[in-house]
Amino acid sequence: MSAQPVKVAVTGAAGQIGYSLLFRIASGALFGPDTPVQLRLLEITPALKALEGVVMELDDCAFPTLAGVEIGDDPNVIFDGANLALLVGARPRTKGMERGDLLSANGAIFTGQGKALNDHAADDIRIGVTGNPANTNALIAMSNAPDIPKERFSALTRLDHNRAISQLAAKLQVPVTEITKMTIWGNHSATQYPDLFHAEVSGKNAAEAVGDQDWLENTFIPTVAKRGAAIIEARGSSSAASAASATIDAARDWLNGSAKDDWVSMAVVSDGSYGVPEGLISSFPVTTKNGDWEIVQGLDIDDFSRGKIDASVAELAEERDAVKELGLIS
Ligand SMILES: NC(=O)C1=CN([C@@H]2O[C@H](COP(=O)(O)OP(=O)(O)OC[C@H]3O[C@@H](n4cnc5c(N)ncnc54)[C@H](O)[C@@H]3O)[C@@H](O)[C@H]2O)C=CC1
Ligand SMILES: O=C([O-])CC(=O)C(=O)O
Repeated sequence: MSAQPVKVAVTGAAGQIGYSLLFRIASGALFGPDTPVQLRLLEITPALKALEGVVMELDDCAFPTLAGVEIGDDPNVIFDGANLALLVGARPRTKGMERGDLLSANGAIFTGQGKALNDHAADDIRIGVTGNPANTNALIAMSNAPDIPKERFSALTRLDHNRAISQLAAKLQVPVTEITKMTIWGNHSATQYPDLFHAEVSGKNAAEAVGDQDWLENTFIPTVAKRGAAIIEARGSSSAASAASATIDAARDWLNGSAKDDWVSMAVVSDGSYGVPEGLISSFPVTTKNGDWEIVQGLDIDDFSRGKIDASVAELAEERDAVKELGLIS
């Protein structure tokens, strides 16, 4: 095992997602069995006692890869030297809310955390935002961390990506491993666009394999886009284990690289690709390598896809304007 542990900061560590995420990271799901990990866990003061209980459970697992745990309520301390920060801590929505309704409740969390990352994280920091509304929270953190390259921030649309793969695999009765080149465009919200026109099933075009535009438009897209609400309806609280799993998938692929002949969906800062205004944090198809990502270029976007992407991007622009109005970004 290498001597230097990777320092992973997780916020909202005593929450639902944290309860699944921490154990996966500590057991080596992110960095493998040969890399020790130090967990640095941030919570609000009233949740520190509960977090102490979670740490007792982490201790009780005797994970060979867990090289230590630090907990606290000060982001300046917890983010110190962090190589990876997973920003999960934020209020989840409840029945009847859209994720955008959380902007004013959660947005402010990400100004202070952006500043603390800017001042204390390690030079190689990568930041993944899971807390909702994830894209705009990532925009807030990025805007408050001027010394960290913008490419180091991403928001989680991997759960949507995984949901889209799973729905398509079930429809075509194939294993999920046969599905590649899935894309989620836009916002992690009900306007997101899961795109089957560039996805492949056993190397063949997925939309053609489905051959059913009605299913694609009226079943597939809304099922994926509204899956979070369906889980809240069924479980009484928002998705947690699947969100933790997607958070791991996203960070692992970002750091280790996406598979050959495939890509992943990540919400990253736009460079204007596909007509998405520069500076918005929008989901794109990306390839990754060694902690860097590149937007897949050259995909043909037909009128149907154009309309869907534009609608989701318009919502992102509205969210950006709203947080500007709230003074969370300049
Ligand atoms: N992007 C995605 O795909 C998904 C995002 N989410 C979002 O993830 C977030 C967390 O979800 P859960 O774990 O279920 O919520 P939860 O309520 O169980 O846990 C959130 C934790 O964050 C903590 N927290 C609040 N403010 C904080 C701060 N300033 N610093 C550090 N910690 C803070 C709370 O004390 C709480 O323990 C929610 O915003 C939820 O909507 C959930 C599922 C999927
Ligand atoms: O829907 C929610 O509020 C939680 C979430 O982001 C998801 O499950 O995708």
